[in-house]
Parts: sequence; C-alpha cells; structure tokens
Amino acid sequence: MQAEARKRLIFALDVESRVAAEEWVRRLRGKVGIFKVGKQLFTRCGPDVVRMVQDHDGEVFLDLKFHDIPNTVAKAAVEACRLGVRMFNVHALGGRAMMTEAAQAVRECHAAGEGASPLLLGVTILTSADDQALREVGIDRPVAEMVPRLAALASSSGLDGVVASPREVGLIRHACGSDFTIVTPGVRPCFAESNDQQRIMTPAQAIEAGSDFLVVGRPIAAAADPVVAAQLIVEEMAAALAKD
Ligand SMILES: O=C(O)c1cc(=O)[nH]c(=O)n1[C@@H]1O[C@H](COP(=O)(O)O)[C@@H](O)[C@H]1O
Repeated sequence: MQAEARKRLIFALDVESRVAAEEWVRRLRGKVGIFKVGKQLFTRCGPDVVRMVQDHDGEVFLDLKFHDIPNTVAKAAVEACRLGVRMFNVHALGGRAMMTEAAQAVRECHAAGEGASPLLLGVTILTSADDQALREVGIDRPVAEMVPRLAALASSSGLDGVVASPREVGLIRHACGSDFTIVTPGVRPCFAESNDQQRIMTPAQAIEAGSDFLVVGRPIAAAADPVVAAQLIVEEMAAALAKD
C-alpha cells in the first residue's frame, strides 16, 4: 500500500534555482511520486528544469495555471504536451471555450505523435481563497458551490480532472463521477503549519475523502528532516488507503 500511496504524492518544487531543484529531486526521488514545477521555478529556469527532473526518471506536474484567450491557452497546452509532462493545469475560470480548445489541442498533439498525453486539469478555486476572498472579486456564491460548478464545467469541456481543496472532493465526485481525477493541494499533516492555505485537511483525511493525488510543498521542504516528513505522509496515506 505504501508504493501506491507514494505514487499519489506530488512534491511542490517551490525553490528558486535549478541547483536547489536538482538537490530536492535527488533527495526525494523514490520517496514521492511526482515533482511539481510551478511558476517560480519555471520562470527562473524555463523548460530545462522539466527535462532535469525527467533525466532523473521523475514525472512532472507542470503547474503554470494557464488562463488566457482560447487560442493562446491551446498553443501553450501543445508546448506542455511536447515537454512530456504527466499532468498540467489551466484555470477553470477561463471558461468552456478555453478549456475545450486546450483539451482538443492536447488530443491532436498526441494523435500527431508530437507529444505525450498528459492529464489536463482545471484549477477550481485556489486553496488559499475563502468565501470572503470570492466576494471581493465579485463572486457572491460560496466556495462550496463554485468548486463543483467549475469541476462540472471542466468535465463537460473535456478535461481529465481538477485541482481543488480536499474539503471539496465529495462535492466534486458527486458532480463529476469516480473516473474524474482530483488533485488536492491544501494538505497539512498534523506536524506542519497551515501557512497561507485556508481550506486544508490532513493527508489521511484527503485520501479518505477520495483524492487521487496530494500536492505537498512546505510541510516536507520546511521539515527538520524532509525525507522523514515525506515518509510519514506516505505512511498516513497508505493507512487511509488500506481502509478502503
Ligand atoms: O495548482 C496547484 O498546484 C495549487 C492550486 C491551489 O489551489 N492551491 C495550491 O496551493 N496549489 C499549489 O500547491 C502547492 C502547495 O504548496 P504548500 O502550501 O507549500 O504545500 C503550491 O505550489 C501551490 O502553488
């Protein structure tokens, strides 16, 4: 069960240089399933950092949260496919046309033999946001209504899954069914700080709720012993998976 749990743990490489990223990959290779390359690292290092992870036999979640006009996002999606990443994301708030064109671009790129077939995920409502934050940008509906609504829109636009807080997994499963992939950041083991995350759950709670993949950054990176922290999270996930 630990091997299955490990495959589902994604470590966020939220660091400022290729050297630091490579150190983390060497340290956590075999201890986590996937490495997430996000905006900070990608802006600093570009696509080479994705290749660096792959050169270490690591799989990559490219977390650039594309949100633009449909044509631009579709073309960025093709580049993500060409990089051979395991998964990448767009903002579901970008809407149906944007998501549909991105999904089509992924299918065509793969069919033409130009790239891999990554999971295309829609970010619903960021795990750092709450109802008050939504009201401030003019969204009067609560998070608990917006997340399943955006997940259903992502699903009907041809996306493979969503990124959301583990707190909303049940609502998403109800709206989108069991085959839809749910990736959850906002995961905090009991030994870690919540930082800027608002809608959090423990690794066990996230797995019990039905998350497919857990994204964890600072609870591992800031731990006194990151390898031990990753292993504790894997053990907690494995115990929750064993209850199924
Ligand atoms: O798409 C994401 O990965 C993401 C979506 C979201 O709603 N919330 C969220 O925290 N993330 C990412 O997940 C990671 C969480 O990191 P920690 O809060 O350090 O565990 C960060 O790299 C975020 O960019």
